[in-house]
Amino acid sequence: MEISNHLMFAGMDAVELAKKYGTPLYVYDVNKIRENARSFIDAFQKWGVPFQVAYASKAFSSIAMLQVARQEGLSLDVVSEGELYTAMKADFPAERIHLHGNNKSYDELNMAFEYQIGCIVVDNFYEIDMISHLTRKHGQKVKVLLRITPGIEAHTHDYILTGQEDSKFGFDLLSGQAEQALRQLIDENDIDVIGVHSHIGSQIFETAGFVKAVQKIFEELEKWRDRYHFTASVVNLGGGFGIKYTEEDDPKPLDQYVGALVSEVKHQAGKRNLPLPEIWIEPGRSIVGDAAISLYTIGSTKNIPGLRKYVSVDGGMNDNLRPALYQAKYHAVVANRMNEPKTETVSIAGKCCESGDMLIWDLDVPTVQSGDILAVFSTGAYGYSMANHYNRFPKSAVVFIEDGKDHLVVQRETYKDLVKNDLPYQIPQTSCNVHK
Ligand SMILES: Cc1ncc(COP(=O)(O)O)c(C=O)c1O
Ligand SMILES: N[C@@H](CCCC[NH3+])C(=O)O
Repeated sequence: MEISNHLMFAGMDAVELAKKYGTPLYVYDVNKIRENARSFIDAFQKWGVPFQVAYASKAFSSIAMLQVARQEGLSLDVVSEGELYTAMKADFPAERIHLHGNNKSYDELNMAFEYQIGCIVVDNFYEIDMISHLTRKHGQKVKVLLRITPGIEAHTHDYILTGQEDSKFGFDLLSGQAEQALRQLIDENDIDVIGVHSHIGSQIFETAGFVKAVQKIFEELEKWRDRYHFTASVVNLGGGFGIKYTEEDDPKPLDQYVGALVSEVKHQAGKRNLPLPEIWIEPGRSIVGDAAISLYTIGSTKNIPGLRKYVSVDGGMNDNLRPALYQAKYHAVVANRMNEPKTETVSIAGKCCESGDMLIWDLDVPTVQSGDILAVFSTGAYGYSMANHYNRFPKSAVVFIEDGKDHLVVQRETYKDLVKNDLPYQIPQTSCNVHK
């Protein structure tokens, strides 16, 4: 029997998928998305505590993705009108949507009122005034969570840290701004502060930072009960659970993050004689990150003897910004040479006009040729969602695979799409004849 030299992904031949849909291409294993979602939900159910798992749609938002999230019983975290609009297009139940953002506009908040979404995560004083105005305008009560920055520095890249005192997100505990915001909110008749929110950062492996955040939150909740008779019926602990990109990464199984959070919440609530709140989390990366690969076609190579061999692919920082932005590391294989010995170490370059557009440094591969297919693993989170049009490359297509069938769920952009908002310039008469 011939042994295939091709990468199989979600039971399908990756090289055939590249041929069928073209490259660059994101391919998602829908069963893996479901499995990740269920790991969180099952873990909470085992603990028997009230909970919500809200998928952070910033990690990857598309109508198809949100249909799967809905079907798996997830709630949804959105951070913009665009993400909210996508959710509504996917018929996501409004009451299970939570709106985030450190600079929500009046229009965004208004849209949240119009759709009557589940809750708004309040981030700053400017927003409180707008929400207050909107409750009167719509004659509508609104549920909010108070986003606090607990003063925790988790171990991750500086750009994806969010729980430290010096952060653009949320109300700081240390300076007393969080307490001031709470006082302001509970004075409003139509604003129902259902609880608090904290998100300490992203791609975090250790549970210690989350546990510390829970402790800080409950210290504060105890004070707020004594001072204002405030009870949090929800404590949202954000997302940020790390995943494996390369051999260097050692994330915990998802249920262990849940276990660490739930046991600390129970401990803190018991110790301080506070009622056990509903525990909400907002994972993005850990639901979709390891559920996708990106397929590229290899084009040019440049060998600098004794120094480095650059192998260029037909995508790059336009479809995966993470290496350029955070020096994020990825692993990849040559999808049509799976059984060939690795003979050389090369660096994978993107095709954007930037020296920093490198997808992977020093990857061991078989001898490659133009036309080979490179498969980069774990690109399901913050790949498509952070894709951009730099150098006017159209955005890639997205394919879902489930039960041995492939489904195109986001079409590849065309050149027409790229210029569809461009308008011709009516050159003023005064400028005519200048460069004839
Ligand atoms: C408020 C908030 N919630 C949830 C997430 C999702 O994080 P992750 O994708 O790391 O789970 C983020 C992103 O870091 C965030 O800022
Ligand atoms: N976009 C980031 C993390 C998300 C930050 C959201 N607060 C990444 O790719 O790792």
